[in-house]
Amino acid sequence: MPSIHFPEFPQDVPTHPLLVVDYSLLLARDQTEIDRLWGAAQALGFWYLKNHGADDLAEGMFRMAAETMLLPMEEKLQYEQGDGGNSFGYKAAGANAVDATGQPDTVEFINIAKDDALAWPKQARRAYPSTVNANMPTAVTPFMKKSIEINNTLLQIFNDKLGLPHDALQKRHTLQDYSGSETRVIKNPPSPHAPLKVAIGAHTDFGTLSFLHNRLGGLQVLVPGSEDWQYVKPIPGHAICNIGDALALFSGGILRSNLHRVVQVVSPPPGAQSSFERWSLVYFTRPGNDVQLRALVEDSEVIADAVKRTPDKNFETGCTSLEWFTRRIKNQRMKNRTGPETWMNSRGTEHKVAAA
Ligand SMILES: O=C(O)CCC(=O)C(=O)O
Ligand SMILES: [Fe+2]
Repeated sequence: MPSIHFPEFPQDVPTHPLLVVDYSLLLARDQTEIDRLWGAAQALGFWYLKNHGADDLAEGMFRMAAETMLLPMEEKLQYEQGDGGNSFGYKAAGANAVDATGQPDTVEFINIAKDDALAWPKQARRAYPSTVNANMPTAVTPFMKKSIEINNTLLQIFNDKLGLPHDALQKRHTLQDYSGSETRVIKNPPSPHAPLKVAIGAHTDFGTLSFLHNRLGGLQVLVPGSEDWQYVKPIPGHAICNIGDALALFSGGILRSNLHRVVQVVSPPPGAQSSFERWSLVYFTRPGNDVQLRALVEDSEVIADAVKRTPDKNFETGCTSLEWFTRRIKNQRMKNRTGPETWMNSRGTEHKVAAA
């Protein structure tokens, strides 16, 4: 990552505190820590994770991404994700909408498929820029393997808490099955003088679990019951984890896939952080392509009860993970935009019109 010394997150900007979960205690199956995680996953669906051991690997990913973003645009565009709803590859700034009016996003990112990182040096899903290839065995694959290990630990805990049979969630997220699982590094340019600018529009994550590393502020969550966006402050050594639509659906709404977005940190006078490039890194665990997205009511009484208690919510999407994922990505793309309906077609489980 080019910038090392960032200014502090401004003192005068209110933030939403997330619960800090200690990964080493989860590994030891500490019941109190498991219960704290369970509480956070239901209330907001976001929490900090410390002692995860992935920080050095994350640095390697930021270095890889800095090299990638410096490639000539012509080269990056050869690896563009395209307009068909595929996520893997490069996305240029402005290629996605951030709201129903069709404002363009400001971030560029590179998405690398879990299937390619694990198949390396064979190609499973698609080709990548030279900088990704050069860093695959030393940085990308090790980061992904570590992230998968961490997310699998969380999944096992959720599996048991949801009263599911032993491998119900695991078998929907195998290493072998092709899926939308991927890692993403995001670069957002500085814009110190602009009014609040939305870098990534309000969304819920498409998949199961997201493991996020950011250094500068900008991430905001829409806290349930509130109409105001609140910043989540980056804390060194703390990843931010959150639940996506697939797990909200599998769990019959017990686990929450919460709306979030990324903006420039603005605090008058211009927040010092807004003069810096913002880099962030995510590993997204998503179900296998053919997995049906629906509440696992036959497998768990806890889930069946939860679904019964919320008859106003629909947990039967009637589609596979791949279909869900493709629809959401495709309809974010500016090139596919016909009007506000395109944005609405890109929405997930928690979307309300007022939150757009
Ligand atoms: O950059 C961030 O802090 C969050 C990114 C994000 O929400 C996403 O890529 O889905
Ligand atoms: Fe997200």
